[in-house]
Amino acid sequence: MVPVEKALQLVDNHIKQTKEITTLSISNAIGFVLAKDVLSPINMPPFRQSAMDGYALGSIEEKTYSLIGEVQAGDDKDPVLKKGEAIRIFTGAPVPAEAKAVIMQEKVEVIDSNILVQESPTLDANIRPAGEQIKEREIALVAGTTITAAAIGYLATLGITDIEVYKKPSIAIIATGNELVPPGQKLKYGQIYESNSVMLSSALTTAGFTTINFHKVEDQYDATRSIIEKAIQEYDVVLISGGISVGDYDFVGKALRDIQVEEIFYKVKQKPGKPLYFAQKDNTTIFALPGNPASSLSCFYIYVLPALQKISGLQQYHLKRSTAISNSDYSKKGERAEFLKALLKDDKVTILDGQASSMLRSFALANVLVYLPEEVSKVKPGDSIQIINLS
Ligand SMILES: Nc1nc2c(c(=O)[nH]1)N[C@H]1C(S)=C(S)[C@@H](COP(=O)(O)OP(=O)(O)OC[C@H]3O[C@@H](n4cnc5c(N)ncnc54)[C@H](O)[C@@H]3O)O[C@H]1N2
Ligand code: MOO
Repeated sequence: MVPVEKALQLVDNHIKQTKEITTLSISNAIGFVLAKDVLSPINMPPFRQSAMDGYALGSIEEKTYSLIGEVQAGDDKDPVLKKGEAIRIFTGAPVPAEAKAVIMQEKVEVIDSNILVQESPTLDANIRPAGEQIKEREIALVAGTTITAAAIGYLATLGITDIEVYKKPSIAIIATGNELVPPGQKLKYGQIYESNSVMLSSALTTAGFTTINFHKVEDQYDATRSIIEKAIQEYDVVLISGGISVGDYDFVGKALRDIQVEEIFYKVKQKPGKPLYFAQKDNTTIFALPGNPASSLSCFYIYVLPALQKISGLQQYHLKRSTAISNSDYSKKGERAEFLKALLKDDKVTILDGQASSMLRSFALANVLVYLPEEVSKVKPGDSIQIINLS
């Protein structure tokens, strides 16, 4: 059994960022990572722009200006403004080349076709210079940037429609177990509903991974081996749920060994999630997750998600670790490190009831996992404890 920190390190050491690049429309690029610097094709703003609704002035020293026209946002006029002259102008409209400042309409008095200015504006007041935010050919976003909604908006302001990003991995989920039936059917004696595949795929889509395929296999060696072998050939990442422990019908480990994957570790000194198996073959990464639902999901958040994010080029892919003050009393039953479903509120964390690895109720209510390393055996209210953020 490898210790938790060693297992994390092994995953990190073996996972490499993809080299595959694809071009995406910005509207489909949220969560992807830029593979190349993006240069601005234009000055932004593209022209001198008024930042206020008011008046563009031909000079700034006068008290009275005669109004000679108007420029609206979207107009392509460039009226000539002389000393003592002004035009009506609006936010976003192009400011005439000779204008010395724009004054807010609240600061002037309009009398017939003249305006009276109480206080002289400073030179270039309320004028956004062309290229103030970025100039043509300058780098708008550097390679390695994660595309957020703000980044998409920014690229759109520059007129950019497509960007080059790192490809995200394709993922297969294989659920093993004779006892599993899809929700919606009536359960026969001995059966339970299959929940891991919909849970894992939902966790994947929340994190922006959408190329997911499902397979279900009975506890039978040949079928298990052939479905895993095919998935390894076809997908970048294979997630297997169940069948990885030591029972007579747990065929996943044997199948993986017979397929001759490179086993990097099997079994981590942690609860839940002890029988986690991590391997690679050719360019495919394989995680065999324990079948118990809470074990599967814990291993997903702790090991699988950071690995997928690293493959996709994310720079901030490590576990989101921090500390919080415990509201709870808790004693460990064994020596393994534990990950406990917990609720963080106002910097205080409450360890929830129902921590068995077969149970998901506490996980459904949790927003963090409390991490108790091997050497921590008890927690008391007021203790500072490690947490892993799940959002
Ligand atoms: N003798 C030992 N027995 C077990 C050990 C051990 O060290 N020695 N480890 C236990 C631990 S810890 C875990 S975790 C489980 C892991 O077992 P498997 O990965 O082989 O998973 P299964 O046996 O297939 O299933 C376990 C449990 O989870 C339910 N299950 C499985 N898949 C799904 C699914 N897709 N949706 C919902 N529920 C699922 C399954 O019915 C079982 O109840 O092994 C312990 N045993
Ligand atoms: O590792 Mo198992 O997940 O303790 O039940």
